[in-house]
Amino acid sequence: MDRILTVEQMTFCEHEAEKYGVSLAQLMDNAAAQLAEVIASNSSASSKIVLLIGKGNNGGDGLVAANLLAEQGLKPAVVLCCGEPDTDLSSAAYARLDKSVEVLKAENALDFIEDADVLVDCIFGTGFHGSLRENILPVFRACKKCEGMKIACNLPSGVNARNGQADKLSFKADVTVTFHRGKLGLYLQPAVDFCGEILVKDIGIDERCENTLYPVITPFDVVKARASLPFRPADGHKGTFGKVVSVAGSESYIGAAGLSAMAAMRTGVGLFELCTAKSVVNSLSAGMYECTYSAMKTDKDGFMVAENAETILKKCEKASSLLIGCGLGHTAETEKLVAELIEKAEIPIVLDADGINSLCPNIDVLLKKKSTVILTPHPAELARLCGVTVGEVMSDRLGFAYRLSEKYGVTVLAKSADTFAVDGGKVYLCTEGTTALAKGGSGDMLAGIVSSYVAQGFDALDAAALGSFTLGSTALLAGYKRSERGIIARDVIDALPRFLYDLENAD
Ligand SMILES: NC(=O)C1=CN([C@@H]2O[C@H](COP(=O)(O)OP(=O)(O)OC[C@H]3O[C@@H](n4cnc5c(N)ncnc54)[C@H](O)[C@@H]3O)[C@@H](O)[C@H]2O)[C@@H](O)CC1
Ligand SMILES: [K+]
Repeated sequence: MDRILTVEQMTFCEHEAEKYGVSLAQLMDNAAAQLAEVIASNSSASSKIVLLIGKGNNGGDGLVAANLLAEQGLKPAVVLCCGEPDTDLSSAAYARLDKSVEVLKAENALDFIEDADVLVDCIFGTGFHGSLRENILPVFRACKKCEGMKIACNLPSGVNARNGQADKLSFKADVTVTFHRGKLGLYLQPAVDFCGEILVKDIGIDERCENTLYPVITPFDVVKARASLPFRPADGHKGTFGKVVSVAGSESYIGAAGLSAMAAMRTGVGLFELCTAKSVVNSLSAGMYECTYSAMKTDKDGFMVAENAETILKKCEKASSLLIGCGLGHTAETEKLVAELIEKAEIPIVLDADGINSLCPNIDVLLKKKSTVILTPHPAELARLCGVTVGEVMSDRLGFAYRLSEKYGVTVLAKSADTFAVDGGKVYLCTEGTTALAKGGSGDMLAGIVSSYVAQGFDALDAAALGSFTLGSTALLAGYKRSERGIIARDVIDALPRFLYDLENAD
């Protein structure tokens, strides 16, 4: 799929389009023409077409579309849902509304809305923020009862195109006709569930309007995933496919070290060495034979201490990626250990979980790094890294990840139900996933997979994006005809070779 734009980027393009000879009024006419075409193709002469109109330019699109439908001999009616249109363009469109178009006020039109054959939502567009207010809820309840075809103009009302947040009563579209480019929020949870099929329609904005816009956001799909898989030479040996050194695990968190190791080994890396507490070595080595182990010095509670740094750095000389953090624990000593490893390691580093938490108090050490660093924060960790609340992060997850990436020159894999892989100006959106992954152990698997890909020579952004794609797609595969409730991390790890087979052999 093509590039996706943030709302700010889209607004910039709309204004920039004037430089290429297309006015805002012309853009509205073009948007309305595209919308009318979709409405007409879902209507017959007898269809009861109802366009719900808000005050802003989204309503303007609907009013112009109503005229075009009337010109074609169809019988659209418009319902004013927020009073009379009040922007320059929407009030001009209202003044031009064809006399044959019936105009109703929302308070008198609830049954009328419910009975529509084709219901078109032009209430709110990109200007929507906050939540649906009490006075307009009856309209949305009537929409919910309507059994006709539901079409959203640009985006379903109630959905926030900036961040994907959505009111529970948002318009639930069968089709969303969006203009020029997909808007970021439409592809994020929970908004994506309200969009139905998303049709992206040209409205005459020249692509050169996007030349200066960063970041460039594109969905990471199977085509990109396949293209980023490196060639695996038939005469390759274990050294050819890289080595991960993992600094993970503690007496309190044993499984995390094992899950990340298994996920890494199941995604192609040649060698995996686990540097961990002696008690973790003893527990895991009884069942996980495929990797090597190094027992590290620990404090009295079983957490690794900073003086291990020298040993680990020595091991890094013969490795191709360093994974830090899964089950590491967070103490003053792990803070020192993480800082020293970041400052001195000369191989790419993947920092996850308590590796991230241990980094936060000394985050500026990232400015002294010698190698590539990939951070894999969930929203709470991203909030800690940025020094803000989780709520602030959720209102603009991409923005925070992007600024973090820019400030420290790191790759950020901002994971959640949908995940952003961010490397400065380039962003991949990864949406594969299932609630089977909403469980302990998923982050450990993801970090292990990313470290494996990095060790095999992928560049940081590809490793991060493909890591997320791999985990999400494999969890879907593991859950085939099985409940997401019952899938656990080991099921996903077991399904990794099958996923990779499918990817390697995809058309
Ligand atoms: N600007 C342009 O050049 C173009 C804009 N177009 C359309 O214009 C839309 C954007 O237009 P606007 O910026 O006028 O925004 P909207 O049409 O989304 O209207 C926002 C209106 O709703 C109000 N509002 C926002 N949140 C609310 C809430 N929670 N409860 C109640 N009222 C709320 C705002 O105060 C404002 O009056 C796009 O989505 C697109 O459909 C298209 O015509 C193409 C060209
Ligand atoms: K809308």
